[in-house]
Amino acid sequence: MSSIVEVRDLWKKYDEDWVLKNIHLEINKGEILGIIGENGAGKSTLIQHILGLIKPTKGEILIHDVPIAKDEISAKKSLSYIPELPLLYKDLTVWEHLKFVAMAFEMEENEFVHRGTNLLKRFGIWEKKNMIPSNFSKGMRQKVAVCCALIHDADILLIDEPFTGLDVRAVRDLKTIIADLHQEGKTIIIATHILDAAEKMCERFMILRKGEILAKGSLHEIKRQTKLAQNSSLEDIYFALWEGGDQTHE
Ligand SMILES: Nc1ncnc2c1ncn2[C@@H]1O[C@H](COP(=O)(O)OP(=O)(O)OP(=O)(O)O)[C@@H](O)[C@H]1O
Repeated sequence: MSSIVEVRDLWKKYDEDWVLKNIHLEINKGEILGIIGENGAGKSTLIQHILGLIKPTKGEILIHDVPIAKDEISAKKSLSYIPELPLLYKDLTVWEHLKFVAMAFEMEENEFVHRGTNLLKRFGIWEKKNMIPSNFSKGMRQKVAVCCALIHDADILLIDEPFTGLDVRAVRDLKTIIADLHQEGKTIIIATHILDAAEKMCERFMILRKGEILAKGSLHEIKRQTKLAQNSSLEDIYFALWEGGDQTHE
């Protein structure tokens, strides 16, 4: 099967520090991939590369088999992003946020109104469409950010630390939203250090440490690589890899 996102031999250097080293990754259409790692592991930097917001020092990223550097506009149409901290404008209403994103993607007015209405109803914020969201709770702001990310109907969704700062209800709502999007066939990449949530939601994982891949694959495959018991959790695997250094690197 052809991959929808491919990261080929990606290296990134800031000043004298390599923050991503030798990253190879293929993501198949419709799968949920978890990028796992501690603070500073390089998760956000990798996400920003896939989004085309940062240029690699070496290597390339392909979206639908086309290098981003060759066709940034098509890549951007295929990608949507939900940042850790929803970026909202203090003077725009919820509806105006959607409109702003729709305009950036040159959506037809009819399509925008149709999708915008459906999204706000689906996420239970239709009655708030004329309100300014910057004072909403974090969970509510996250929902606005999700609607903004989905308005142009991209097929690849990148989510950075989705659960930080959310209460239990908002976490459950967001998990349901992600599971529904997966059911609809979206390809989803989640960067997180919340291991139990990642274990429940993701089909494959890439574990990063200090910019390097410690392991990648399904939980079952990683357990085989690490020779850990089949009932081990993602957390067990993570710490076994951490303590074992690079011995289990693919
Ligand atoms: N613009 C930059 N200039 C210099 N160093 C940077 C820059 N952006 C990130 N870094 C460094 O790159 C490394 C990886 O950072 P990154 O934010 O990707 O990690 P992360 O895994 O997403 O961490 P967190 O979970 O804390 O968000 C860190 O050491 C960070 O300090």
